[in-house]
Amino acid sequence: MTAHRDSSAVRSLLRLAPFVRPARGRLLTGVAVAVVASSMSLVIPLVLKQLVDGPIAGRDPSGVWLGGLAVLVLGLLEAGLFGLRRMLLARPLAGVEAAMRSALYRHLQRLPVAFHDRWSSGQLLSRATTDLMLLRVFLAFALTFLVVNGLTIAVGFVILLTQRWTLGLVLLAPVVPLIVLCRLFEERYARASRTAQDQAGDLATVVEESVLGIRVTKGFGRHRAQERAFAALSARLRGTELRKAGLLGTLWAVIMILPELAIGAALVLGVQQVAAHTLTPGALVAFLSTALALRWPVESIGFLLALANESATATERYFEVLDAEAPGADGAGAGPEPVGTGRPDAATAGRTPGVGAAHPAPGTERGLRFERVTFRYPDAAPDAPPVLDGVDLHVRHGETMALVGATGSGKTTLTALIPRLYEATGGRITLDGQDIAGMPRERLRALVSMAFEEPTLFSADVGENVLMGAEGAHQDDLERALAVARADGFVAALPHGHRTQVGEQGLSLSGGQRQRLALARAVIGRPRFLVLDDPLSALDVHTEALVERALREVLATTTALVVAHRPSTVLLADRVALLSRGRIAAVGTHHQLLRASEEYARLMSGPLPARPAEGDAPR
Ligand SMILES: Nc1ncnc2c1ncn2[C@@H]1O[C@H](COP(=O)(O)OP(=O)(O)OP(=O)(O)O)[C@@H](O)[C@H]1O
Repeated sequence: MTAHRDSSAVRSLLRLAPFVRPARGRLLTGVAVAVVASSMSLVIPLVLKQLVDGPIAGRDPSGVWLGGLAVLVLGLLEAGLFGLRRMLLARPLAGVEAAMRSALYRHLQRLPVAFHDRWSSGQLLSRATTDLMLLRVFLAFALTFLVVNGLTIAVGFVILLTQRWTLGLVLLAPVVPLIVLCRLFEERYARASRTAQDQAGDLATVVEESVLGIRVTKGFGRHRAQERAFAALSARLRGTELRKAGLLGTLWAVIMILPELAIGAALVLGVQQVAAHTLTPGALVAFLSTALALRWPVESIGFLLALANESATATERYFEVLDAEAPGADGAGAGPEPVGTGRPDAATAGRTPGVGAAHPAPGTERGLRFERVTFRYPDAAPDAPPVLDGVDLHVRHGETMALVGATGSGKTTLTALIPRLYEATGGRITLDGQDIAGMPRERLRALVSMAFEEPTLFSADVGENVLMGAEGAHQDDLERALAVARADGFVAALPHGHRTQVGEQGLSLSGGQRQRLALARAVIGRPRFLVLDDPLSALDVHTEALVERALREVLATTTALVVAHRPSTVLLADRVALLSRGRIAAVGTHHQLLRASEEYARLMSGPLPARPAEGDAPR
């Protein structure tokens, strides 16, 4: 178990090599400089020996001064070299940390939504911050000193043994028990540090959730309960940290006591040898000075090992995220794939066999088409029925289709399959006849635009938030999109117009205002296909009517699928599809479905009266 842990810790740390490569020149120079600096501490005792046996024994003051000067120069050189090592390493290792952080962030952006469903944000946050900081400290400090101190100890013992092998052996006696102890310690410490780092991630999640959910917490007077939950997690982490400190304390105590005892024994033996004139006082001083110079390298091994272990854990945690890439899971982000030359294996894996044969009749391929699409969430219970179970739907070119269904029927899930936020587990989805599974990401993004039910704004200004909806959009596109979403009025009234900061660190906007900005973001690129998840839900009746009118203009130029809960939204559409039990149960005009489907009529018996004449009129 210990051997396995050792090798796996080393294997984990070796995975840092590609990131460290750009800094390896400086790192090696830094280690070399530290080795030279450290060897100064071993040369000083040799100078002391000459000093004691020469000028001091011979009562030669000028010789003492000279010796003293030599010791001073050596000391200054040691300090200067250690300073140089820091200067050499600081910049490139900060670069390594930054590169690792960027790689993690880039990867997080590309990982499929299913991954983010599974991982808590605190766990990701702690990997991107605490773990990477630990790794920088390891590379800058622990790695160098493990090498340097290991070398110093080896060279020091060679010097001790050549000076006086009998006394040297006395000092070597604690080595075997120390090695056994270090191995035992490593195993336990590694376990504790993994637990502590995971618990720190959980704690970060709680903090993040309570900051984001502060309104709910206050609104429901839950702050005491939140505090208790936080205190419990915090106490757990404290307990683990104390266990780590206890382990380190025990190791440190033994690592300090054993060599001290050995030095004491060597001193007694050495004094006896000096009294018996078999050893000169200078040789004893040199021997003991060398032994004392080795104290720090030996003592440091304990916490250097602890740091190395924590860093191995941090590396494991970092690569758990970086290695996470289900094949084709983010097909839309899985890199460039040729258009129209068939689907890559990864993207087609798990698809319903034989679906390819069921091609639509010629002439009906344009528009958005679902063919026997099935979907099951990766983390759903194995015996749970699939959310979508053979969806067949054709949104004709230029048509607006409303998607209606009971809450939890899978409407949002269905829309999320179009931009491939999730991969369909069976069947296929085509845009103008082209299977989205074989489409390069850029093309899919250019064709399809989305506005989600939860309008998310980033910490940026209003304009930037809208412009991120399309590559290369300009100022006039922004103005048009804001006008279409009927957002131009309230944006102009903001303190700095569309340059007003919004999002977490900016001005708070109302739900309806956010929804209109999300809509502007969806339409700014004039997409061929528009997918809107209940885009009018947060608007008051007056604004809803305004946005509706604007939406009609947009919808007239695209092929759209609009999730609708209310008759007013349904009336924007040419036809309506009813999603029920994982399938499209009925398709028709609003009026037809009201008559034909009891479920639809029930769903639509909302507060707003239907306006059949307008809803049924073909555009
Ligand atoms: N990330 C997820 N992992 C597992 N199951 C999920 C996930 N998201 C949704 N579900 C489940 O899938 C089903 C469909 O959810 P979906 O959000 O698509 O429904 P909906 O029709 O859009 O509902 P609503 O009208 O309330 O917005 C629900 O049973 C839901 O619990």
